Amino acid sequence: MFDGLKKKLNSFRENVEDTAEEKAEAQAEAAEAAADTTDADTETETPDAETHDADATEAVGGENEPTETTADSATVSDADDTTSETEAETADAQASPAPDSETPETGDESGDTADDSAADEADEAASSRERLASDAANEALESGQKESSGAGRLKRAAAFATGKVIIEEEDLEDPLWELEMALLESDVEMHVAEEILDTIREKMVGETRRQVETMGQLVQEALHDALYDVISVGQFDFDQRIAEADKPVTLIFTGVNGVGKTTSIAKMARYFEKQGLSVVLANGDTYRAGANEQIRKHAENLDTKIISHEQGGDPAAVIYDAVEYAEAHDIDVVLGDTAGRLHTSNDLMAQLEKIDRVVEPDLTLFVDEAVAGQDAVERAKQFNEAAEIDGAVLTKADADSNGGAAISIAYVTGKPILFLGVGQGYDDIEQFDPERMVERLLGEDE
Ligand SMILES: Nc1nc2c(ncn2[C@@H]2O[C@H](COP(=O)(O)OP(=O)(O)OP(=O)(O)O)[C@@H](O)[C@H]2O)c(=O)[nH]1
Repeated sequence: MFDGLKKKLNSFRENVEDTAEEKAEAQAEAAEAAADTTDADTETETPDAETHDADATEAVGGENEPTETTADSATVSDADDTTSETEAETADAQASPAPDSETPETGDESGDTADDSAADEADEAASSRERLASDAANEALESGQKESSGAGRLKRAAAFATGKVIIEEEDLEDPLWELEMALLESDVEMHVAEEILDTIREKMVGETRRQVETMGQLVQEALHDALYDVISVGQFDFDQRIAEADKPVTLIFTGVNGVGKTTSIAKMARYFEKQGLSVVLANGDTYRAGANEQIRKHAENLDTKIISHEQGGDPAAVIYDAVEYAEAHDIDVVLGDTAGRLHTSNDLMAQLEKIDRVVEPDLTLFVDEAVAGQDAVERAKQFNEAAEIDGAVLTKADADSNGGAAISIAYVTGKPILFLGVGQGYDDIEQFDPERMVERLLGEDE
């Protein structure tokens, strides 16, 4: 179910991760370049080794007070890191014992000692660069320095070294374009697609995320929230609404021909009877020859009472009679079918308005097939405008690889999808759960 769109959403996530990866690598190179430049500067500024060691010795508790480090005389470059790096290195030297002047000879007299101290020095330099990045990064990230200045370059380079990646609008441009195409190809209505993209931008641009919290997780969160926001429009607790309504509760089902209205009514009869609620069916489809026969067959299979009139009769009168029967026999729920109608057919639309006026149903449910995609969305909008619907039942979701209608209908009509038809059997119906739908689309339910 919805596998087509699921694949496309997954590739969006991969695109953004790849973009972030490339960006992180670029930041790493920038960080290395910044550090190398600093090393080169430090070498030209620093006095010869003895003085350096002497300074270092003093600094770690030798006879004299620590002297001013040479770093103070270094040229301050646009990336403040030069000074702060040398300071960091000097400070670092102060913080750790200078090689062989402090550390007593231990064990092996071989040349290894000299190699070891060279390796230690290299490690020290590398770790002080990282410390530099983390101090400067945090300072730059906290101060929110602009990207354009030299310090901005520091911010990006340093941000990488602290494991942070900053998302900018241009990083998302291509992946979001791909996502927009994917959504439209999956029959997501255009305005709904735009809303999803806007939400993702809002949630991602400017975000800094530690790399350990992978980019994929960031995208997952943004996609999850964007999809949930549009899918969950108007949701209410259906079972609670039925439980709290005065009995008999009257539900009318409307929609075009062949989408699965009659089958859905039969499934709902089974759904309510499983909850211990008694049901009577009303065949308001007095328009189509064979409609009586079809719904009567379902009533027999379900052992449920049905009220019907001759073909060509007044649908409002049939449903009204069913309500009267339910009141007289203390029945909980009336399920009224109506003629499959094209949303462009005015007289059939007028009939719906009459049923509304005469019967005053508790809920009018629009039925359409998920596989109809944009057509289902457009029809839902038109039916809602003709005779207000309270919710939708999307049938044949088991056959729908896109999910575009399931994502769009609620946002376009402002009314929730309440049930999904997931097969031809009477039990093949499930309450529509926006959270579960999003998990299905993002593959989180596997
Ligand atoms: N796979 C699948 N088939 C379904 C589902 N719901 C209905 N169908 C099938 O769709 C076809 C049409 O269903 P109906 O209930 O007759 O449709 P209808 O809207 O009542 O059609 P009219 O009575 O002509 O208005 C039937 O073959 C159903 O078995 C579903 O959720 N999944």
